[in-house]
Amino acid sequence: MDQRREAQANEINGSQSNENDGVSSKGPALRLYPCVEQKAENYEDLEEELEFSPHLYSALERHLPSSVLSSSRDNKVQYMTDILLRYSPRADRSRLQKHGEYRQKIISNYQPLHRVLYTMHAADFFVPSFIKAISENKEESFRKIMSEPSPGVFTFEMLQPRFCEMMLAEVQNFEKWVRETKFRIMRPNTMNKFGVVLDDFGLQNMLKKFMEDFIRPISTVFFTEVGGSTLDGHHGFVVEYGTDRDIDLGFHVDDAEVTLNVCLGKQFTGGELFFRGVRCEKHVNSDTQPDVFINRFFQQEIFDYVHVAGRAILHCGRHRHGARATTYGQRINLLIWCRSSVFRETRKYQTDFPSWCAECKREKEERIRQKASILKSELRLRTV
Ligand SMILES: O=C(O)CCC(=O)C(=O)O
Ligand SMILES: [Fe+2]
Repeated sequence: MDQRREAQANEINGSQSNENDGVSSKGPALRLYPCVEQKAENYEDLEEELEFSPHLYSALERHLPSSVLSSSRDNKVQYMTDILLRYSPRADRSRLQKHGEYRQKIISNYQPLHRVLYTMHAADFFVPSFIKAISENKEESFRKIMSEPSPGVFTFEMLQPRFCEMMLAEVQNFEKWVRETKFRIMRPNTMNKFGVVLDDFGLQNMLKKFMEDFIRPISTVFFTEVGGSTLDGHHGFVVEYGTDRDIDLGFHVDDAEVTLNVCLGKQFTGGELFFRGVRCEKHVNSDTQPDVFINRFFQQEIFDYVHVAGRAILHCGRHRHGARATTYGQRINLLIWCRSSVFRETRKYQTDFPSWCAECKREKEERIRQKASILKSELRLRTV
């Protein structure tokens, strides 16, 4: 079973790794000593929605890292819930049940705008070149429509302008409903204050098909090492950036084996994605390497990408990245975090270093070099 929280992106921030400030590369953590000046809030008004007793939240609050303590109440609740869930498998079951009820409440009250979006209509959603490549289902066909500007980052034309327009309008319509009904929605992940989870308002089945039939064939070819051929779960959402929305997105890895990110529009400047190499849990905060030896060539880990509406970018979830500030207009992107339960389960029992982590590879090569040099000097000594 999936061990990580559905709506969680793992922020990478070397400057916040101080133990008492409670941020670790393993996800949210607590500070060792409570903040005594902090008066604990009362969470009893949220009893219905909370996963755990409101008293537990009040007690835990003083242990929050300072950056979270000064954030919104919603953010604090989300942060503490993430921590508590790590220690309670039973709570996992009740969370799933509560989440099911939450979705049901939305779906039975929200009136969709474009019903056509709720079932897969490939010919209306995707551009013809993409459909052709998928139907041929060969590496060669995928390569024809894709470019790989940096190792493990693929970009290609994917969505029809009409699909993008309809999805934008659907999201707007959902947000209008949320405002009018004052329904409290969950945001896509711990790093976004704006945006919505598409799976929560009825698009789950369409996105499941989207992943199984239009992402998995590609990830089977290009992301086998990270579970790309066994994708069986997803988290689909949109993120919204602009001067009156989220502005940028910190450096992080996704809670996904493979991530699909497609810009839906609208007009904007800025918002470039920056990539800094693939890392395992242990090396998530390690330095970016100037050159890595991949596929017989030295290649750069540093890569910046400019979003274009309709164009997809596909990368491994553990490829470290972030988004620069959107300085004008509005940028809305569709994200599908694709997961493999098989990959996650097998990773738990693997003692070997993961072949896809560039830092593990570098350390291994360093060990080989050192052994070879010891061997050489021993041989030299023997021959003297
Ligand atoms: O803003 C973007 O395009 C990137 C979003 C992202 O990386 C994420 O939501 O995990
Ligand atoms: Fe991300």
